[in-house]
Amino acid sequence: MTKPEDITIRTIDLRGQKLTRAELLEAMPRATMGVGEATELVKPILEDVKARGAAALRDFAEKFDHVRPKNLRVPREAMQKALDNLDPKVRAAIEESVRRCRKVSESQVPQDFHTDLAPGARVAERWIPVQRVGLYVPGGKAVYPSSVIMNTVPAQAAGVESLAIATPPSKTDPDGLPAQSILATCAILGVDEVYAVGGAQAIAMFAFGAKGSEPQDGEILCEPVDKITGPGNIFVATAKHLVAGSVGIDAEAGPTEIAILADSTADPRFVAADLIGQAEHDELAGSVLITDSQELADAVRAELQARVPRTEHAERIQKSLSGSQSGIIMTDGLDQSIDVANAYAAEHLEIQTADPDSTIARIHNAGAIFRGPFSPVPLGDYMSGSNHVLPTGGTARYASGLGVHTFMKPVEVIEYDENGLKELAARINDFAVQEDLPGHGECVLTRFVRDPYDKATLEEQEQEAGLR
Ligand SMILES: NC(=O)c1ccc[n+]([C@@H]2O[C@H](COP(=O)([O-])OP(=O)(O)OC[C@H]3O[C@@H](n4cnc5c(N)ncnc54)[C@H](O)[C@@H]3O)[C@@H](O)[C@H]2O)c1
Ligand SMILES: N[C@H](CO)Cc1c[nH]c[nH+]1
Ligand SMILES: [Zn+2]
Repeated sequence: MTKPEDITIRTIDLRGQKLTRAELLEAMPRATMGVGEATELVKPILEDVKARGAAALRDFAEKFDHVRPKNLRVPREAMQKALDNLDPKVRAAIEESVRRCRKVSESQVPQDFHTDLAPGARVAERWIPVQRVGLYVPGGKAVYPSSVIMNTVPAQAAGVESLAIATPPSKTDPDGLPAQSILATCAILGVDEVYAVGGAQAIAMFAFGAKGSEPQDGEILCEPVDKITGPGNIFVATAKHLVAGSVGIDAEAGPTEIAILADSTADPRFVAADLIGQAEHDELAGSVLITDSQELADAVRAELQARVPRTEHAERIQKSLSGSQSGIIMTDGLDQSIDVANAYAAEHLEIQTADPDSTIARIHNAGAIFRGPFSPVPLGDYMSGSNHVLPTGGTARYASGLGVHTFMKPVEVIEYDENGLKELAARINDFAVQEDLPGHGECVLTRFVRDPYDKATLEEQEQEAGLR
């Protein structure tokens, strides 16, 4: 039983300190187990799946998920059955979430466009969907049908041709099928390539493909994908980090974080509940309050002590609040609070200040920003219409959350005609010669002069052809 006195969260007191950028980044609360630390654990899993395919996937399921799935590829009938048995209240919640996410996703689809630079000289931009994607849906400590929605709906809006989902097998299912609510959500969204494979091994399967090992797998269980997206624990995030380069990834969407930038006007009950809410995900989840108000900090601490023991996952929450990745950061004022929020680069940043808009205008780094007391993170987790797959571990300094853009690539199409090229031919050649790549210039000149290799007469030829 967790008791109020067990609930500890450290204070990081930055008041009166003038920190350099490096010192400020160093002072941020981070987990002791990050991608760097997990790498040595994850590498052998990736190598084994690459070498042994489905046989390794079954062995890892047995080791980490405590079940040996009969069918690694979930039969279509299992998904329909899960949907038939779904509680109507849960189905209504899923459908509302899908509706809002789809509306936002459809409005995010970028338009093709072109720029005319001169007659016969056009550069167009085409947005092309990624062809085949692997979507990871977590399912260890909790089950995440919401992550099926957050991954799949933007991929569908982008026009992805082939999409597969991987999610851990459930140890309570005798055949090792994934959680029923996840399968039902796949059925609602019309996804029929679903694998009962979790963790780093799922990421390896998507990156390298996997050959079958049992007759029901077929010769090839899973073809490799072009890009892997989706959230997961530290093993999943590390595996994505390690395969990036062989395949695309979205962001390192690892253990959840919340930072709340609050001043004395914030309600400590809301702040405490929101810190607890995200701490519930994982012992490695981070909950951070950034404030210049000692009164608020004290009141939030008291609220945490009163609330945590009363919630179901008290023990997990107590661990994540007391971990090195959580804390109450005390600042001298709003300016320093904003500097801290930008240095921490939270996955979720709630703004609970007197004037949230002027605060938000100064935020550079966050996966998603939740404005004011009535936009709490779980609204975004489930059905605000925004996406809950977001960068963690400070990667929001350069990475962004999942969206339609994750599943599309802008490709420039160069459309010059003879006149458009002629106007630039001599200049291109001058540039190429300067770079000691005369063959480049000769490609262009050959279209307009008799003998681009005869350098003695080249200038004359260029003049004759009207290039100079
Ligand atoms: N950043 C985001 O956008 C976002 C969104 C939702 C959830 N999350 C995070 O996703 C995570 C979900 O974690 P989860 O554990 O519930 O589910 P998960 O599916 O991510 O992980 C479960 C898998 O981890 C593997 N695993 C467990 N212990 C292992 C070990 N010791 N070594 C190697 N592999 C091991 C197993 O294969 C298991 O199938 C949480 O950390 C949550 O905070 C993040
Ligand atoms: N807060 C998580 C990371 O963004 C997403 C989630 C799903 N279900 C509940 N929460
Ligand atoms: Zn959440």
